[in-house]
Amino acid sequence: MVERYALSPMKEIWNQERTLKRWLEVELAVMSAYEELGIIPAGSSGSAEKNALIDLNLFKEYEEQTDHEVIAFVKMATSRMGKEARFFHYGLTSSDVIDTALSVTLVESCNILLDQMKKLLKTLWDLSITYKYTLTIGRTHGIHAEPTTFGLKILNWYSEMKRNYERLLFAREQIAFGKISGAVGNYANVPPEVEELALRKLNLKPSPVSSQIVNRDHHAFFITVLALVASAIERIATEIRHLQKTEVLEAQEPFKSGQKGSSAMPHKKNPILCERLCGLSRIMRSFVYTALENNVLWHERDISHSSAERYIFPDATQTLHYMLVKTDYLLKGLVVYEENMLKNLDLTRGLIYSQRLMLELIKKGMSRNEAYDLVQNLSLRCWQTGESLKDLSLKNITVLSEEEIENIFDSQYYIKHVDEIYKRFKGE
Ligand SMILES: O=C(O)C[C@H](Nc1ncnc2c1ncn2[C@@H]1O[C@H](COP(=O)(O)O)[C@@H](O)[C@H]1O)C(=O)O
Repeated sequence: MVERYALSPMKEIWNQERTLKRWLEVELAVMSAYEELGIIPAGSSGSAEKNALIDLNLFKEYEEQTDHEVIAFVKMATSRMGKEARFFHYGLTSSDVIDTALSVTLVESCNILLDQMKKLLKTLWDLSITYKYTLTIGRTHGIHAEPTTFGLKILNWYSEMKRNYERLLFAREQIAFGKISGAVGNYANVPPEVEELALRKLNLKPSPVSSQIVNRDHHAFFITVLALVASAIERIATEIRHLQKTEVLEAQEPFKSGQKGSSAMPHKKNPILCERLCGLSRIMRSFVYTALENNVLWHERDISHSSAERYIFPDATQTLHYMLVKTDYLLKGLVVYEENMLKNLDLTRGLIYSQRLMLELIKKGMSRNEAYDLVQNLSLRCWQTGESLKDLSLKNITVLSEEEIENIFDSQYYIKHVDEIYKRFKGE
């Protein structure tokens, strides 16, 4: 993981010592299950726990010798144990330990992400309330379309993030599977009862049918949901980048005191945080590709996924955690230029009311084609001459009264259902 984007508490859960401790927890849960079932002598797991050793240097030394990390771990952990060491890793294959511990870690990482998402949801909700009725231009294809409110734009982000929160809850369920089923997943040397008991202690469910590993579709789904959250953040960041363009200047990311925009041009305030979030989202997407490839392994397993997973799990969870924290900062400090929003609303001199004008003409009895052509012709003249659509309508349209035409060019008309839309959502 690039240290620059690694934040607490996510970064701590991925360090090597923590991983070895998790492996030990799994081994001890298995021993204690064997003990409860009367398969190994009473007291074995307690004594193993007391005498187990975690020593990174020793682990590295053994790994160097054996070139097998789980054998190195077992040698290290049991190096000070007495005879109960016989039952440590008894009937297990390496991935019983690795995969089960990995699921515990991924559940833990998911909890951190969920906490952070909750904070972000609150920030989004609050912001959407602040700007609930703030008029702004709605753009489609980057072109001025019709008036809307800035709050609605944010409520749309909130709604997507809320769906993502629910998806993440489901992803946590989907990743909370372990396996203690032996070398090819058929429980030949470790009975299913041991798995059930051990996994219960670790708050995991048994993988219904495992091979040597927990199937990688679980992990691919998890990573895909993480990338989906990242893409929602990227959408927010992209919008703000557009709104921060000099010609638009409707919103700006926070620019803290002492911050510098450009080494060459002292006047600049660049949307660097939004741009960083977009870049990180690209990286998040790349993890999905790897996670899907990891789903396709040979027979009961090969180990081609292992090296790739050393990157994607710590990096995906830490990167998304960083993105969530920074998006919260971005939105809490967002600078909004409401006066520029109003100014930009008038940029096209009333063209944004063209649909309403057309509909009012239809109501007066014109065919849709007739009304469309009339309004389009007036709009083209508006572009060419710089005259406003309202003035051109007053001069050229006879089927509507002056008052009716005045009413058409009213931005409030466009926000009359805003309250209703908000009512569908409840703030968190
Ligand atoms: O219980 C077993 O170990 C069974 C064995 N399968 C393995 N299961 C889990 N780990 C294994 C396995 N094989 C190797 N290794 C060790 O995994 C490490 C892989 O390193 P890397 O590719 O860098 O991620 C690296 O340390 C490898 O030595 C099998 O033969 O099916």
